[in-house]
Amino acid sequence: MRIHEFSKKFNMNNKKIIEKMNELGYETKSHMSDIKEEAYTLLLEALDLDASQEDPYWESEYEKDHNKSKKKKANQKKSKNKNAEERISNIPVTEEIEKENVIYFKEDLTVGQLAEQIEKPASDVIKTLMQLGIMASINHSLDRDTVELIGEEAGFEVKDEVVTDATKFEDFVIEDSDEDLQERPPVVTIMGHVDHGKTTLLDAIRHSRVVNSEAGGITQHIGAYQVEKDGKKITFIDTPGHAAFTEMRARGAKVTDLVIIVVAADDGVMPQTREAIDHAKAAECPIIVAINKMDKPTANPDRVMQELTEYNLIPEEWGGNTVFVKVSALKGEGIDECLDMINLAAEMEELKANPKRLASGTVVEAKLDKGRGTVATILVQNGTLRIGDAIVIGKTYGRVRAMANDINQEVKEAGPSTPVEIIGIHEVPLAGDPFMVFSDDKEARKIAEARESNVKREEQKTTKAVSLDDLFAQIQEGEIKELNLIVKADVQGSVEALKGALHKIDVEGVKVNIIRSGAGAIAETDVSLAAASNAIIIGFNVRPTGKTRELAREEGVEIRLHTIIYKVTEEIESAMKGMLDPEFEEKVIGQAEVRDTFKVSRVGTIAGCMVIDGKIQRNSKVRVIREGVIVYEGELSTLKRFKDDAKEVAQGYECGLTVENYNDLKVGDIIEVYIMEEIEAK
Ligand SMILES: Nc1nc2c(ncn2[C@@H]2O[C@H](COP(=O)(O)OP(=O)(O)OP(=O)(O)O)[C@@H](O)[C@H]2O)c(=O)[nH]1
Repeated sequence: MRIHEFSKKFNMNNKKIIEKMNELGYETKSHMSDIKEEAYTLLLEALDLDASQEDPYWESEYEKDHNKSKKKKANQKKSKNKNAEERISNIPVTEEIEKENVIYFKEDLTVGQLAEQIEKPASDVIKTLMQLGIMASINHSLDRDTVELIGEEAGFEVKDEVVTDATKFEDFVIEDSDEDLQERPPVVTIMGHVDHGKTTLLDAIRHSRVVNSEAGGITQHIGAYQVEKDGKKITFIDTPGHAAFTEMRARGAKVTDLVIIVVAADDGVMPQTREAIDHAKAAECPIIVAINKMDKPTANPDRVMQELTEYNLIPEEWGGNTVFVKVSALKGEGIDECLDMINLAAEMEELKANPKRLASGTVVEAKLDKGRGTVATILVQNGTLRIGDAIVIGKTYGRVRAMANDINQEVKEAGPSTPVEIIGIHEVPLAGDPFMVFSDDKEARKIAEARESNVKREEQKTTKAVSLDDLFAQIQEGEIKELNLIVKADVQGSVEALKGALHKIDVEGVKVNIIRSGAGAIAETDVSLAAASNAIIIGFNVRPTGKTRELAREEGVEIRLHTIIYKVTEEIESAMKGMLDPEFEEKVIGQAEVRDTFKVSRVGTIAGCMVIDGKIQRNSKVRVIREGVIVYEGELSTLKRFKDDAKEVAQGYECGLTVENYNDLKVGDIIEVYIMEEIEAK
């Protein structure tokens, strides 16, 4: 019997059973694990159950205990957090609101305001002040020391008033008390390699069981949809592939709870499968693997499973804890099981939200519609969205005039994890923009305007990439606790050596996290993963292609290139410790492509080149790059235009060159020319 079956039988939670199994010494991690006969008996004993029991005594006792501590926690939280809606509607608001015995100090706190806080007449405070030798009127403002003296007298503690800026509602986390939290549907994204069947699977799922499809709705593409299985809803993001997923993450949005990686059984793990796995792992999303195209005679699911073990995605039957489902999206086979697995995985995640508060969430997609104005699909992540709500989305705002679900039915409200298409906002927001409902129009407008005016700052903040130069500052400010790195090298051996060396870096409070590694040139996909995960790319004996470099510049992704392992670790470690102080920086000044080669006995190999970028300059350093990999590094020996020596040759012109001590130049090689420039002391 599997754990989830056991939990169903005894009406228990999978997690508790797994915990108990672990206590009993079984290494069980997943609800899919088998409970062997001996373990079953031990488990019954440990849980004080007998096989015929349906509603076990242990469960209720456990729950009682559990609930007791939950309630206690909730009460503690309650006293700390003002009611969410109240807080949102009073902006700026004061954080901590334990009424008794705390004075909230702010600049310009007057005698009158202080008296109010300690619930005494102002005249009493004035009298106390006189005793302290301070003559003050009711409107007199007080400094912190004086307030502390009065606080001491009156038995009050002084704390600084914390003003929360609602324009930054991405950071505006309001904790819900446990008793308000209710289970919410999981939000699922499907990713995988081209043509492995993402779209077909999304369609198969949608057509198999659209919520209320019998009510006559016609499915429409709004960017997300919901289905129901065994009374439980599941929300799917309807843009297959990781482009949308990455874009949203790069904007700071966390929408997806679970990722399904689709792998075609007849094709196996392909480059985009690996990318999808990297993205899901970097986002810390649990993964379910759907082996698709099982109907094909050439289907070989074992091979897929074998290949995925390399990424630590190991099926239960092989002792791992990744859920695999075999499907044929085309024939609609295995879809039910796939949905069951999603529901089980979601149960493990204990996804909850508070439907009782004002809604907040993320834009999935948005467009300008000729007839209806701005139309946005938004995913409610917490709270309930209602028609008429005043809403701030990204930098724009509006009032929800109408809402429709994914089968084009008008709805009046939408709870957690529900995607809806709304109209009534002024401008078109971007996918990944956060939204939040406020208590009235005026306030929404005020906040949207404030957000608009600090748009630059906000944007810088959400897209702020990590750079080695300010890494230390970011560590110090507590902005970074993990340094995400992508490691690309010429051969797998170097990759492993680098990974080993980087993992050894030990700087207090910061963990090095390698989110992708591999042999080969630095590609655009590496840059987009880095942008989404705030990672730095390390290239070891490899280069980015021209386009990749451009993308990295646009995205603000830092690429560090090295040829010596200890230099890599030294650099990262120094940056983490705030000791990065390079005196020289390499500056690439141009690139030339080898179009022809000539062997001249006394000179060696002369390359006939076309300067394709920047300029080539005499006395500079060069790298010879072949298919993205550095094959040689050294000095430029001679540079000629026709027969004459040249000082420099600009882009678009031909030249002849030789590289010192290197005669193996080949047609198609890229000669990268760089100089070392002294960096101004900071
Ligand atoms: N035999 C078989 N073919 C399938 C199955 N699922 C998808 N296909 C076919 O595989 C091809 C690609 O399917 P898509 O769903 O478009 O794949 P995708 O992953 O969305 O592809 P991109 O959108 O290009 O990334 C189509 O011709 C589908 O009909 C399946 O279960 N069995």
